[in-house]
Amino acid sequence: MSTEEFRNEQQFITDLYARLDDLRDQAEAAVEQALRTPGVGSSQGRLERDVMVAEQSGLLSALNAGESGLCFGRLVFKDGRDHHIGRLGIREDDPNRTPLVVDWRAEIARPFYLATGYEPMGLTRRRHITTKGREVVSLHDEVLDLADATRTGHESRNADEVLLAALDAARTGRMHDIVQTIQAEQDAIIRSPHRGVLVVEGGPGTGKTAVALHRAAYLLYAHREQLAKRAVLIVGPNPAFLGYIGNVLPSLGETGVLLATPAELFPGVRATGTDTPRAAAVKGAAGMADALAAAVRDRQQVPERGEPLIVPHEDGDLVIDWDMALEARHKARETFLPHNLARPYFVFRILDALAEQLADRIGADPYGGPNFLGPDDIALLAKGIAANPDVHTAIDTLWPPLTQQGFLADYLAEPTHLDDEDDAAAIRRDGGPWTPADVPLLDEAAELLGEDDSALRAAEEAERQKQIQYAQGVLDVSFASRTYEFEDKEELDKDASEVLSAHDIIDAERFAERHEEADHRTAAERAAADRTWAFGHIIVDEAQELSAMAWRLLMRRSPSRSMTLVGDPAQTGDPAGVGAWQSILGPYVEDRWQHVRLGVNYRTPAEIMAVAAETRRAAEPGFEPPRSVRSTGVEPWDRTVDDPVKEAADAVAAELREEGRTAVIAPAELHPGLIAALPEASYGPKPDLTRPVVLLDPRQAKGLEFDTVLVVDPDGIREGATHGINDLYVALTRATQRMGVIRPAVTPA
Ligand SMILES: Nc1ncnc2c1ncn2[C@@H]1O[C@H](COP(=O)(O)OP(=O)(O)OP(=O)(O)O)[C@@H](O)[C@H]1O
Repeated sequence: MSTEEFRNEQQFITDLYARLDDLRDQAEAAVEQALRTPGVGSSQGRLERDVMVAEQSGLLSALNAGESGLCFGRLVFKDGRDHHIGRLGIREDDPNRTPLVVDWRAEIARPFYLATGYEPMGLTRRRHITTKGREVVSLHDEVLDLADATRTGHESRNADEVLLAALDAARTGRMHDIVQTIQAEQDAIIRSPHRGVLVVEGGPGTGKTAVALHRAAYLLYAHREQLAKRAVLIVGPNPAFLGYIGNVLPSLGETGVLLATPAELFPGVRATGTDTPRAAAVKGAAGMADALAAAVRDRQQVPERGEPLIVPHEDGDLVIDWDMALEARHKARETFLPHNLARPYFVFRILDALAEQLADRIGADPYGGPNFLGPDDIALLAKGIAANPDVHTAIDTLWPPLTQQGFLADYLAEPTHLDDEDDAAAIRRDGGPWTPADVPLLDEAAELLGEDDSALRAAEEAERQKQIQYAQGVLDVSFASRTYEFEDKEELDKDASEVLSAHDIIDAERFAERHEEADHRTAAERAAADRTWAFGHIIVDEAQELSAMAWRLLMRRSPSRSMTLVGDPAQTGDPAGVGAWQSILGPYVEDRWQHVRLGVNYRTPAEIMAVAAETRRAAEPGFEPPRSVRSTGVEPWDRTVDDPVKEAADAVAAELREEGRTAVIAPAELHPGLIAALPEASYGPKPDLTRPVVLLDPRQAKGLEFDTVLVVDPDGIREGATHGINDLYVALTRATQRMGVIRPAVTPA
């Protein structure tokens, strides 16, 4: 081993960290300096200060992210170029700003992931640098130009050595980035130039989640300008999963991302309730959109023929009959506006018709001549009718203003327009918290109803007028003080006409605008609070789990249809999950979407995958799992026992002696017994995955991985749900090292 080579690399890394420290100090000082700037005076000054704080804080967190594994590679090109590759790009403090280390996302870094002996991409050598803190631990060189006889002493016999070491490492309960070992098939997806919908499919452990997250980081790098403004949304199946992947993007220096489950995408609603599988399936089905639309139309009523609404009025009864209401409803519906926005058209039409009715009655010439009332009299009558609260109460019974939550609660209390009576019974609800399956329905209701914000806009306009008046006062004062100040100065007379004051360059309206409170939240924070936010890019993990109604919600958040969807239909668990991609995407993008597949399993060793595949084949004989990249020589075990809880407790006790994390995956019915027997286990809706032992039901295990997995009562898992075989397949593919299957000798009661 060449120690000189090693020493040189260590020196480079030491210098690089010194530069990182400098940059960090500068960014820290800039943040402090900006925070100390009082930002008084104009709101422009405050805004500039806040932008500065945000920019420097973002830079600081990116620099902090570089602390671990800052530089992990080096490319030596035939033409003499020599680049270090790292988590972020860092430049020398010289006039040319010479790159010290190149960001892994830069085009020049690509051969690090793609070059092979057959296709060296101009490289003679590729080096993997493994560091611990700021110390270089090892170097692995791959010679790509066989004609080059130079040897460093660090040549690697196994090109996959670094990858296998990463895959073999004990799990921590948090997902890590894979920038050091992205594989070629993954790189192609991460950097795919496709702007529309990209579907990434692959079996368990093929790196779908990892690829999706790195694609987000890549897009933020390549299209920073657009995406920083519009933010990226990452949708995952449950909070535990989001917690598991939550560190990956920050570790890559990226923070402009909102992570959410579909149930969290209706601001102001926390969906804490649960549905039966049948209810979730009915609520998620596409037909629900038509049912809700029809239910909204049902709220737009007309009186029965011959049974008009009578409103007593000082000038005589007002009559709203079938004809009048039908015509008004037709006019309102003709606008194709949502219910609440079309409502004013209905209201005005009725008010007009009532004014006409009254005028005809009061001003009628008994001898058949023209009406006695002039336009002013009729206007006065109309005003009187419009001010009559009883008239509005009557109109409200025909076309009521509706709130999203009120409408949906009413609908679910008495569901209508469903083909099957049993479906209606399944979703009938009498109060209680909203469920995740209700969230897309609330969103649908919001679209169907629209928000009549005319009152809000009127209030805003009144406030704006007040601000303008106030600003006018401020400007008047400044004009007065200007005269006063300049009177003291001798040169006043000759120069005053050339001095610009606020008064000369700005009118009251613009002055008021400048004093409006600016919104300094990040794009991701604003997006989280805004139902109508259009994201720059959306990534959906476990996309096969989303119902048709959830897709409608997501597509509304992505008018540009710039999306990456990752999933595996063989792992679908949700009863409302949609099967084929074309049926999901067809209604939105027809066939303009791209489909790519990942075929290598990086997580599950071959021995465990064989068991998982065999189990699946019992139901699906031709099933082919992804190929495992490694085998550990450790066979999974399978025991049938009288007391599965005790067996699980004993197996966990044995595992606790090893490094890493263990998951016990069991049907929810067995959890009370297991909780009692496993005092060290974390469990519940959002278990702490960093603890040594975690107890999960199969759905919660989705997307996660552990060193050891114990699957308790596999037959119970398979029989326990609509897609039970998929749930069992998920459970059997979560281990990176060891797996045990525990079967009860007697089926649990
Ligand atoms: N190129 C890589 N280098 C190192 N580790 C990798 C690589 N690709 C994937 N992995 C690791 O393999 C494991 C599985 O990846 P990931 O969770 O992304 O797979 P997945 O396809 O989403 O799986 P599932 O569908 O089962 O949830 C993770 O630990 C991930 O870090």
